[in-house]
Amino acid sequence: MSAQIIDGKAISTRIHTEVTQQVAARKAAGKSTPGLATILVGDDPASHTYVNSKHRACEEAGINSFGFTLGADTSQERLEGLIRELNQDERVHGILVQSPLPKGLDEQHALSMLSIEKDVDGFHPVNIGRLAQKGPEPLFVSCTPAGVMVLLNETLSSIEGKHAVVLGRSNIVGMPVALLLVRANATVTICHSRTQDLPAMARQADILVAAIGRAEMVRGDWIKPGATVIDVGINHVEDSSRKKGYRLVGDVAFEEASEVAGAITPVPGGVGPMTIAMLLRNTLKAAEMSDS
Ligand SMILES: Nc1nc2c(c(=O)[nH]1)N[C@@H](CN(C=O)c1ccc(C(=O)N[C@@H](CCC(=O)O)C(=O)O)cc1)CN2
Repeated sequence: MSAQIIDGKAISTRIHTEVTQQVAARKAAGKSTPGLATILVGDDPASHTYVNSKHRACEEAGINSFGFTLGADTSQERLEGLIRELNQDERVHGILVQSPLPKGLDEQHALSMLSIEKDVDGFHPVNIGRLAQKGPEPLFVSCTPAGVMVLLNETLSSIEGKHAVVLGRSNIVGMPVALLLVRANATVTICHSRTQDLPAMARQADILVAAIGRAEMVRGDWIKPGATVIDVGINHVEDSSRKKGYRLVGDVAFEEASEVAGAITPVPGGVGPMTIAMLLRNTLKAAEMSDS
């Protein structure tokens, strides 16, 4: 193995510490305690785990958190009614709707009901739209894409002029990452399920971002020697030798890719931990914006 391992766990821990110090400083200055409201609908076990982790991280950082758990049969009206209430609640600076929502609920419509000043996940159509154009900046950038950019900036001396290939075009990751890379003056290619000869496209990348949701699809021979590889995938693969019965792997075949890449994120411990670190940072920013 020759690649530098990009340690998302260590970088996210540093960000947690920075946020914790800044929250303590604002409380000492008599300012409001940042508050995050989470909305979790349904029974998806992974979503419950992620939301619990968000509350734990808030507690450790001195941020108030308010959890709202709704049944899988919740109506669109009930969900949007709650969002309207939280938009008005002065204790709440940031609101997030855990994704995915159960089938039958219109996630995009629900997200469009969020106050953009409280959209700490950066999923409101206005915040996403602002990423795509010159003019007013987005108030918040979604957490995983923002985390990807932090990892790249920590690893590379410059992104400008590099050829970045993004595998995947989801609203949550692929599209916003591609837009952020364009803003950082990379030359960006977005690939998706209809792209022809994916390996050949990937091999052109100085920066390869894999966000396709297919376990270990990106092989070692897809990677340009020396490239920086950011693996956003979190896939559960059956493994009877583990206590849990599964192990986590990314979208990239890590061992093979490490032989070729210049730098690479592991799974777990790469992009994943950055998501919650960026959420804390966004929640603090939301509180700071409400000061003025
Ligand atoms: N409203 C949102 N929904 C979802 C988001 C989001 O940012 N906002 N992202 C994902 C899930 N997610 C947070 O919500 C998340 C995913 C992964 C991790 C993480 O730390 N992963 C670890 C492994 C954890 C494990 O052992 O299972 C890692 O990769 O090292 C944190 C948060 C979808 N929904």
